[in-house]
Amino acid sequence: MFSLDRSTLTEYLIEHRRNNPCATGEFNALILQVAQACKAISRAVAHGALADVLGSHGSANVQGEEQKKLDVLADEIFLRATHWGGDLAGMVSEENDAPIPLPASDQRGKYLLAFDPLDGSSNIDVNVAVGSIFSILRAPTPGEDAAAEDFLQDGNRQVAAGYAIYGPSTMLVLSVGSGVAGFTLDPIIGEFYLTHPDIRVPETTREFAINASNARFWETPVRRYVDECLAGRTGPRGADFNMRWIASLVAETHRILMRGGVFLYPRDRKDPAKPGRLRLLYECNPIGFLIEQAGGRASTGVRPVLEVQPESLHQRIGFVFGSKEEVERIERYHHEPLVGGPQDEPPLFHVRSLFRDTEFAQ
Ligand SMILES: O=P(O)(O)OC[C@H]1O[C@](O)(COP(=O)(O)O)[C@@H](O)[C@@H]1O
Ligand SMILES: [Mg+2]
Ligand SMILES: [Mg+2]
Repeated sequence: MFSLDRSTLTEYLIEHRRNNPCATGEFNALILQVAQACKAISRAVAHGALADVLGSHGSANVQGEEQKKLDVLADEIFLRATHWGGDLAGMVSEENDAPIPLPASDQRGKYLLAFDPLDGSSNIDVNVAVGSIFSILRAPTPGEDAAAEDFLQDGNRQVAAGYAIYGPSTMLVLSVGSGVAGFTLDPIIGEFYLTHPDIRVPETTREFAINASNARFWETPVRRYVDECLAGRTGPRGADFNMRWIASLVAETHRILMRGGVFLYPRDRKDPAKPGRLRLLYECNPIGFLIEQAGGRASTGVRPVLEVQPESLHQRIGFVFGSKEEVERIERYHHEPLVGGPQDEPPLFHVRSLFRDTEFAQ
């Protein structure tokens, strides 16, 4: 009805390819396969209980987390949509321990795909927006099966990244390295149409997002930042702040891309085995790429997240992103001496501690 006046995702990609005379079309084919997977997942999400896709699958993923039926289904859909085209040399998913084997008969391509097939799983059963996240890298040895180490590339080396959000409408938000564009799915025609051509994150904001139930595990710079926001116009910021927490990274990212804001899932002391909640390859790098491409800032809390050299496929890390001024302020707090004096932090977290100098120096 309204859709036909707009560019389709395919037309957008063809236009992009015109600017890259060496492009063979493999990249566009891969993006369209990912978009196809997102359409299929969108359909499953929309049918919910009618398609018997709610609830637990009764299994755990590689990280010991309970898998929902939709986690498993979305993983299979991604795999089936993308593995046969010959454009990939390898793929990894949040739900799988090691790189997923590609069909023996197919040729190997020049790209690597990393994805979180269903993000925000805890929201599925309560009918709140969920999403899928993907990251595309170049294969170091095109034409050959990729090894796990091949995926350990810093986020600045991503060729493209994006997410689909399954909300009141389904959208695909994509960066192929020249800004960020948003496409809305017309579910009847089955096509993504360009509806948000040049998404920019507003530089300033008065809205923050953090899971406050972790407050007792936060480090001082994060506590300071949140306390100052909560103090509102009577505090050092001199302005009232609003707070949101959806527990779906894709939905939080979408809000920040649309109207600004800052998101924090910082590293904390909750579980020493998990330095941060979110996963570098499947969540932080692709979202970080989109945010930076949209003029925002993406950080570990201390330094740009896209500069971090990954050490393992399922590595977790602190993640702070959104409106530039706020993220820079949070980074500054991490670099300043402790406000409340050394008694404020256990020794492990002192500015000059071993902890800061190693992992936190990231
Ligand atoms: O439950 P918490 O601690 O608030 O964590 C919420 C975070 O966990 C996630 O749901 C993790 O993603 P998965 O659903 O893919 O495991 C993020 O989307 C979200 O930001
Ligand atoms: Mg996720
Ligand atoms: Mg997931």
